[in-house]
Amino acid sequence: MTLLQVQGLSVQARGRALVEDVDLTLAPGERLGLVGESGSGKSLTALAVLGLLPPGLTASGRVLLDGRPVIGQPDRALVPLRGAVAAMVFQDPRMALDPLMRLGDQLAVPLRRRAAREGRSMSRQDLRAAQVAALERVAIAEPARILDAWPHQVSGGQRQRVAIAMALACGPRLLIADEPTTALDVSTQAEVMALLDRLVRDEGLALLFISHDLPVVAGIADRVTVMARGRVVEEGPTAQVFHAPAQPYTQGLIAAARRLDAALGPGE
Ligand SMILES: Nc1ncnc2c1ncn2[C@@H]1O[C@H](COP(=O)(O)OP(=O)(O)OP(=O)(O)O)[C@@H](O)[C@H]1O
Repeated sequence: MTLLQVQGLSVQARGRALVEDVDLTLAPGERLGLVGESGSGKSLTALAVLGLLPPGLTASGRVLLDGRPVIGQPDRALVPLRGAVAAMVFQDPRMALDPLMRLGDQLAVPLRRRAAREGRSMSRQDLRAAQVAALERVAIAEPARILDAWPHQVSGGQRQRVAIAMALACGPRLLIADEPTTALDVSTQAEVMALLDRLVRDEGLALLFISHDLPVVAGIADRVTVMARGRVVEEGPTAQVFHAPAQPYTQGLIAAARRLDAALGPGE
């Protein structure tokens, strides 16, 4: 069964089309890369999947998450899908983190919600053990210190790991990652990508990975959908799209990535 089915998705702002007629499908365990230059509609597509479009924007078409409709549904119908079926990691972990709450208290929210959903009671000790396990899962070295810290007291990479831990704590089957490493320095980027790759494999998650960074997408996605000016211009297996792009827009994106790579020269 398809975990995510998007058919004819359009997003409008006061009559202006920002996303037009997008189709996507994701089966359980599949990894899809969504690429395209800035402003091509990638983030709005992802937000529409979870019914999280900003005020003033409206979606039309069909989005089915685990067979259940998203578009046109009231928020209370979507709450059970968010986290439990699909969870999201954003470019800037500060989007997911409350600056005025200790990281441990924030992580407790999805852990408690999942326990309630599964009919498990959680003592203080159970919660502490679950918090530590959630941080160990994202390879955080000193879980006790991080749990007691405020978001501004940890590094950007650690914040993103906590945001990933919170997304996974809900027990989703689909992880949507929107430029999750763009705000990080290059070595932290590589660590977070390796972490995501391992987690998605170990947990058997489906992944919708959004990025304008083609080499990063090539490293993690099985299939790629290319967007330009709100529309899908090309899609296919990653190797095929990156090595033999059919559309001039994709050819241009790849040529630009190659030029950048050549200009940077061989890595250290
Ligand atoms: N709240 C909004 N109101 C009006 N227009 C918006 C809003 N959010 C985004 N847009 C516009 O919609 C288009 C698509 O934006 P979107 O954020 O989906 O692009 P993107 O491909 O994710 O780009 P980036 O990589 O820069 O995030 C852009 O032209 C953007 O300016």
